[in-house]
Amino acid sequence: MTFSTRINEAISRTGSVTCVGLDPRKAQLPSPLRDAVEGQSPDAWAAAYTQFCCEIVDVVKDLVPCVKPQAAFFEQLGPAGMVSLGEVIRYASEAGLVVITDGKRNDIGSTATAYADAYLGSRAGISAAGGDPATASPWGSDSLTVSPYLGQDSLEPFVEVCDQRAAGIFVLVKTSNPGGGYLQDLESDGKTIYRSVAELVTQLNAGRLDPDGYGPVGAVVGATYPEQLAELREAMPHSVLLVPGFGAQGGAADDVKAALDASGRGAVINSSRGIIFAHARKEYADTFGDARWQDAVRAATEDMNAQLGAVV
Ligand SMILES: O=c1ccn([C@@H]2O[C@H](COP(=O)(O)O)[C@@H](O)[C@H]2O)c(=O)[nH]1
Repeated sequence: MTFSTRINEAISRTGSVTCVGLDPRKAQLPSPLRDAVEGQSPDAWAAAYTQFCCEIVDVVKDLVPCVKPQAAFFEQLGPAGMVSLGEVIRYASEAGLVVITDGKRNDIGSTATAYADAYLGSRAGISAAGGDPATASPWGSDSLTVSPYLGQDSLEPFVEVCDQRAAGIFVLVKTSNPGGGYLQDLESDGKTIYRSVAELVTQLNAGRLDPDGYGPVGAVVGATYPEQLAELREAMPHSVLLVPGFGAQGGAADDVKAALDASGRGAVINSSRGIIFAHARKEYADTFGDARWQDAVRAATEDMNAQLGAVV
């Protein structure tokens, strides 16, 4: 089954478009986990990150279609962190969640192929699951975020690996940060750069559409720019959209409504801090606090599902 079909089916199965971002941060881990490793080695912190993220997976696996591990927080711990990232991806995948690794990778074409080989597709062949080691992915992600700024020839190797391994990519089109417009909003040949990137995304999906009309090349568009989100939904009708910026960055349900297609699919809305550190949010802290952080994660996920459900 192709990546786009898998993610849209997962949305239908869970009745949710929420993507839970797995962004472990030392200072914000719930105290039972943090206190146990404070002052210890990166290996100890990596074990805490693995436990934290895997417990989140246990809590949300029936509530949402996908999770998005943020590679940066794992890389921050060095090699032990990257082992943890691999364990978290595998655990989430085995729990039935679609995994979007947020690595924002890319390079010249030949090097881009190495990134694609590393991150995209099934682990079968490396794990006990059988398969061909030559086409297995050590990280085993369903999809990866990638930068478009090296041009079309840097994206094509990712798309080829997507074809071979039924994987997907999310190209950065209009990011959620306040400074993203510095380059993305510039105009060239009478159109914005983000619009040109959107056209390239649509071009890359040509000839690769699933029965619902979606292709393997998705796009990142921030919840913090609702007008551009509506414009880009129209400009990229064949792309699953990954929409970060909900919650902690200010995006709300009304802002992201335009990302979804007529069947309420075709996009996932990410929240990381707002869900995984819900134990510290005032709405949940009194009821759950650090001791019941898993219940806070569940409550925040259900609340986000309800908020999005009300506008879909
Ligand atoms: O445009 C972008 C692209 C990626 N991100 C990433 O999404 C999450 C958002 O985390 P919150 O805690 O919900 O703000 C994080 O991993 C970012 O690196 C983004 O925010 N915007």
